Amino acid sequence: MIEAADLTKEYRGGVRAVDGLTFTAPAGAVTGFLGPNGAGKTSTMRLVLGLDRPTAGTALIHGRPYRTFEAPMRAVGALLGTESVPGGMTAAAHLRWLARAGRLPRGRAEVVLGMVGLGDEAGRKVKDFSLGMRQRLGLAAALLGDPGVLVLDEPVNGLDPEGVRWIRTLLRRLADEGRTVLLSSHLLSETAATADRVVVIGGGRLIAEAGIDEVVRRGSGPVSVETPQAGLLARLVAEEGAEAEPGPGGRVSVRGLDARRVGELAARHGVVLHGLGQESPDLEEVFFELTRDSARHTFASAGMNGDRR
Ligand SMILES: Nc1ncnc2c1ncn2[C@@H]1O[C@H](COP(=O)(O)OP(=O)(O)OP(=O)(O)O)[C@@H](O)[C@H]1O
Repeated sequence: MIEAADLTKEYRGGVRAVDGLTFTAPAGAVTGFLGPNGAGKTSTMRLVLGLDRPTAGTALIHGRPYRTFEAPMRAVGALLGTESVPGGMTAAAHLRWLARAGRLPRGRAEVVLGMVGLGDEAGRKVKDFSLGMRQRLGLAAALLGDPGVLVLDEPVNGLDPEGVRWIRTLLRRLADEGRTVLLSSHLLSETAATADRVVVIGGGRLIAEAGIDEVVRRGSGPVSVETPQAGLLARLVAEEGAEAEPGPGGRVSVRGLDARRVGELAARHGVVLHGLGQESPDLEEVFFELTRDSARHTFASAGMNGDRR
């Protein structure tokens, strides 16, 4: 389990990247960690991993700060970017080197290469790897110590559709085994397919912490209607104070009334319906709505403080 309590990070120059943030990533679940660019996701993950010290508050893993673990690689696996892998090394040599540094059994390198689908590339130099292969290698490094907690910053970056499906299945399995998975992303649609719950932040602050179903429900999509009397239906919908947007082929998209009320309204006025259904929500729209105000704030303060890092 990961627990952040009143976690705050103010960088030199006064940027408050994380601002009194409290959330939990429980064991046995994939927790999506979401926020627009600059929301403070990476900063939070760095605090959880003991790479930076918080200005205030705490970030605990299994009730302890990361720095107090004697064998941290066995407790926590992290993927924070792939730049640090030396290109001249082979994938296997890199992982063996990491295993030695973490006092892990040498054979783990081959095991994790197999787990991430790089078994056949073990002898290839990392500089010849594609971005997607580097992501897989980074994940292999995170899994090296067979840790109970995984902290992954945008692990889907650079993966092709097959890779995206693969990582979803892998993360699901790891969570089902009882591990804690914290997974950052700036796309709700991408996270919804993998995560059980989400922690949404903006401007360093908590915006929402909820089950993914709850977040998705908040953004129920429009009702799609097919009728030969589109004009009449649109007028009736408008009279109810809702919005109707006519489309091609007698289709009307209705916002502000659910499918049942649209059906009843049509029946009351003898409007013939050829189709009626609730469209699935546009998750990025939900995300945008949730984070809109904080994004404005973040962009304003980023502008005042110049370049990042
Ligand atoms: N080392 C640093 N020094 C000063 N400011 C920093 C530093 N690292 C990050 N920031 C600032 O802190 C804020 C949060 O950045 P952070 O990288 O944590 O956000 P993020 O949610 O991970 O964004 P992205 O999705 O773009 O990676 C930004 O305003 C950024 O410019």
